[in-house]
Amino acid sequence: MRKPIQVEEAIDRVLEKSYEGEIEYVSIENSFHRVLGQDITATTDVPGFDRSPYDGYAVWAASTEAASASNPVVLEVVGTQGADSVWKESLKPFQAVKIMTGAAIPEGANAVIMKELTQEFRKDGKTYVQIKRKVEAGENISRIGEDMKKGSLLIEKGTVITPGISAVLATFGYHYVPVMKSPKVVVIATGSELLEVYKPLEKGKIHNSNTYMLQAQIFRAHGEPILYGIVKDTFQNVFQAVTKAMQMADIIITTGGVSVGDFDYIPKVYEHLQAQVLFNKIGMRPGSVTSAAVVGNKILFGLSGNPSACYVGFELFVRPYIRAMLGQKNCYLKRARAILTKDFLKPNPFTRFVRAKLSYHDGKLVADPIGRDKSNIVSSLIHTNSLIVLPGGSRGFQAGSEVNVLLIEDEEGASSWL
Ligand SMILES: Nc1nc2c(c(=O)[nH]1)N[C@H]1C(S)=C(S)[C@@H](COP(=O)(O)OP(=O)(O)OC[C@H]3O[C@@H](n4cnc5c(N)ncnc54)[C@H](O)[C@@H]3O)O[C@H]1N2
Ligand code: MOO
Ligand SMILES: [Mg+2]
Repeated sequence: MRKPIQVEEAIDRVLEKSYEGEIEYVSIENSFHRVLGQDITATTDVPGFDRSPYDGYAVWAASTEAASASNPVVLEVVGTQGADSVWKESLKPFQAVKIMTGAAIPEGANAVIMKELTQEFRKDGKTYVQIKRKVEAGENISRIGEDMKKGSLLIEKGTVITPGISAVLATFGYHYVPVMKSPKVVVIATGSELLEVYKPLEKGKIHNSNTYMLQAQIFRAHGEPILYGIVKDTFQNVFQAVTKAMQMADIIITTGGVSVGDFDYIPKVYEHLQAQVLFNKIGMRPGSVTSAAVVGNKILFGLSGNPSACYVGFELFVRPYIRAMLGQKNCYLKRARAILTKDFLKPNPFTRFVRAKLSYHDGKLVADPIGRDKSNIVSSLIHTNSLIVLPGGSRGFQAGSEVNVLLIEDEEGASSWL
């Protein structure tokens, strides 16, 4: 007899067995969407020097004190400050240096006036600029460190690298970026009814779809999928496959063969491996037979063969484990409150996870249950981006009620269950 446990308890048992993986260095070109392996702190001030945000003239502000439209002041332009032409002298009162956006403020200057507010002219072989408005000291200067201060913590370890993070890494000259090694996750599809995707259908057989669904889920979770392929339903085959897979990966997923049928060998395989079974029944739908076990530092997830149950089992239990291996603090799925769009009147003895599409409607988050809510259904996964959580023991839910929803496309996660 299998004793069901609660979903939260099952996730916690899995997380208790998790450990943090190692880091590796990848070139910045290959680091997008990887998970940062270290906190990133500013190694320098950015900008590293006071600089001009505009094309214009660097001046000593007091020189413009008397400037107005009727009484413009005229300053002598004594040099040009660009990226390649550095003006090395010190500016004196009533002088100006022509300056380009991003160039360092020359010594002696304490303000910049935009080019559009000035007029340059030449007289007696010298260049002058006419200014019709007073500039304040400090005006139009991007200060050293105003963007990022040396030593400040910018990005936490475990964060997924976004385009903005790539910019920060390059700003600090990271040619190689410390990232977490992607946990290796092997997928074994069990079932004598399964056909390779490239084979034509035969009566009573089906294409192996779980392998590719899981591969994509592993990618989404920042793991490295290894596809073991299909294994026929004999104890020897399944046992051998699982044993081999344990040499290939940190995490071993099987789909199918986990229930109580004559050809469901996963429970027996765990027994023969003398694995510590963490659970083999959960008070939830779909995926009540979802199992997990550990042998040494390898974890085995026995996901249901039914596609929707397999999908949900991965997101609820495998994903948090991968997150923990990636050094992420928020291992649980992120949740939101949303308005249910349709009646869901089936009474629920167990917690039910309804595949749903979450979206904004008139500024409100709404959760739309998708298609047939059966565990053997594939089509409901097409638009799934979230799971509505309907607690067990309820009489059903009416359209318009507020429900908890777990976000699947999210990268941030949460530090606790619902
Ligand atoms: N007497 C009972 N029968 C069942 C129970 C139960 O408690 N008592 N639980 C049911 C529940 S709930 C589920 S879910 C399934 C779980 O079945 P298994 O995990 O043992 O999976 P299989 O029997 O191998 O296959 C189930 C179903 O899924 C299809 N399948 C399997 N692998 C794939 C794949 N790679 N790609 C696509 N589809 C796959 C398979 O053909 C079956 O149709 O057990 C219930 N029964
Ligand atoms: O609980 Mo089974 O896993 O879907 O129907
Ligand atoms: Mg079965």
